[in-house]
Amino acid sequence: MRIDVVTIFPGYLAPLREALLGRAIGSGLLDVAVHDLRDWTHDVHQAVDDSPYGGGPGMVMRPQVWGDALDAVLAADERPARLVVPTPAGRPFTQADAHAYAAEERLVFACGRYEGIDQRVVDHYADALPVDEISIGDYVLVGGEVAVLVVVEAVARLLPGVLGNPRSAAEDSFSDGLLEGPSYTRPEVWRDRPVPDVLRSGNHGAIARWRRDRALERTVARRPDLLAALPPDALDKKDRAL
Ligand SMILES: Oc1ccccc1-c1ccno1
Repeated sequence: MRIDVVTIFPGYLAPLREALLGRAIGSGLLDVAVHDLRDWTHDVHQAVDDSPYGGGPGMVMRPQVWGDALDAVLAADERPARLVVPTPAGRPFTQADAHAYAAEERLVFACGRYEGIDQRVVDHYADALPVDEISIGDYVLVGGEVAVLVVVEAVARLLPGVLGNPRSAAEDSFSDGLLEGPSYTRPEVWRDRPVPDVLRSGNHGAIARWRRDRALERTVARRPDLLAALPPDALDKKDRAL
């Protein structure tokens, strides 16, 4: 997979080259290119934004600069790409999206700042390739770079060979529609708090049931919306008895 990121702060994307993602890049599982949007400005001030039509606070990122940048970046590789634009007004990014993006040959991320990117940029490219405006949560950031770090990590960890143990991704939170339950490791007792006995019993059936029950309890308590979204046959009789 190739990932391109266009931003006015390339340094914000440096963490992509650390740890797990850095190893994925080093081993050729992932190819990441970060581009400075200002490379496509032509004025002495390297202006990337301007005042909003209709008035209002803040500045809007100029379509000409983004058009020149995205034309150049998209033309740099013949693989079909999906353009992803993080924005607080976007559709919520989910684990299902991460799996879908992990199947793409190429992702191009446009990092907006200020009041966002002139809408005509998204409208223009949507005529030529898939374009997603996505949000990573109901809060407002200063720019899209942090959202790109989140999305790239969620996607890259699903690529074959990136995670040491492929079972980790298969047993993620959300993989069965529920939140993951609690986890424990040594010591057996820590500050007078013991590990639940069942986890040390060696009874794999009881352990699986206990873990499922804890995942259901946590999902009911923290994310009832996930339960409501489950398909009718997702919960068995024991689940419903909880
Ligand atoms: O708040 C933002 C500002 C710019 C680009 C993206 C965001 C955002 C907020 C939540 N998800 O994305």
